[in-house]
Amino acid sequence: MRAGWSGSAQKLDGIQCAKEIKADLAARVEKLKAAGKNCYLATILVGDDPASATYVKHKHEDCVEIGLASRRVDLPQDASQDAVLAEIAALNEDPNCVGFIVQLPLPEQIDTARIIAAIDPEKDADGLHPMNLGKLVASLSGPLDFPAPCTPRACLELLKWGGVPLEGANICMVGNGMTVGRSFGLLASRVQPGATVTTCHIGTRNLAEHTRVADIVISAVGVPGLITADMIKPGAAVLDVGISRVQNPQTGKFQLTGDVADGVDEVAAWLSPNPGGIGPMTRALLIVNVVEAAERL
Ligand SMILES: Nc1nc(=O)c2c([nH]1)NC[C@@H]1CN(c3ccc(C(=O)N[C@@H](CCC(=O)O)C(=O)O)cc3)C=[N+]21
Repeated sequence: MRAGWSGSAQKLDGIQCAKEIKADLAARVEKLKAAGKNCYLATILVGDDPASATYVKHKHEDCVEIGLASRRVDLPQDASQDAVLAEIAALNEDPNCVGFIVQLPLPEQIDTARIIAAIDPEKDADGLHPMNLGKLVASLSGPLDFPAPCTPRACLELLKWGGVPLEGANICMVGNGMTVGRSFGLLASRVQPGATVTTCHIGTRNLAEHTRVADIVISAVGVPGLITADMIKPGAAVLDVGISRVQNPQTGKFQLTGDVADGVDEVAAWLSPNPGGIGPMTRALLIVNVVEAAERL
């Protein structure tokens, strides 16, 4: 997605919305501290993938901004599964650690599902533990009293913040991955009864047939240019969630890009850019999960 757009779509500015969420979190962290709760967020990073290292660095910067203590655990690329499980066990045991994440993807010698399952569900800042995903299936309404997946939460918060009507909306989720697509519908149906969510994926026969009738299209695939203007109903809201790194032909530099092609800004009424949209929101919701966990203690 180009940095600015010529079309009429209103920008769903994830940086601004995240800033407001973080201001609220700072006040809540202040209260936790006043109550004598000495809590921190931890990250476990295995290996030296530059993108993962950047994400983790941003997460700790967010914590500094909010006034929440944080701790980094960095393990080498060839770390064994037992070494990662030992770090998880230590964080599970530490009463001051109120939430943590294991940055994904993990090196191939490590079984991701086993790692996620080893996290104490109450400290699962990503909301991806099978217990929490199970609670998401089982709980139909009311306030969330368990951690829920950050990026789906981020999508709903950004839509609400931008004033996009959700009541009765047709939402087309493009992508069926663990972190976004699979659970979005569950979260959406729970907090917004009345929205109809269709989840499309690699096996969907005619993707445009589904996107074209949607009031809200969320693309979380990681294929640059997948969503083109002709696939969008005029006046729809579009969230660009997928992340790819592409080389700029002019400069040779690698840059981040989403799934949404140029020109969608001329058809959509709302558009979240990428970067600058769901990425910063996901980080903010990660800390929401952690602060909520601390408040429950
Ligand atoms: N356990 C785990 N939890 C995650 O939540 C998780 C993960 N693993 N692995 C990778 C994905 C991806 N993800 C992003 C978060 C923020 C930005 C973000 O803030 N992006 C900025 C740009 C950042 C930059 O310039 O590099 C933006 O969109 O404006 C992007 C991507 C979280 N993930």
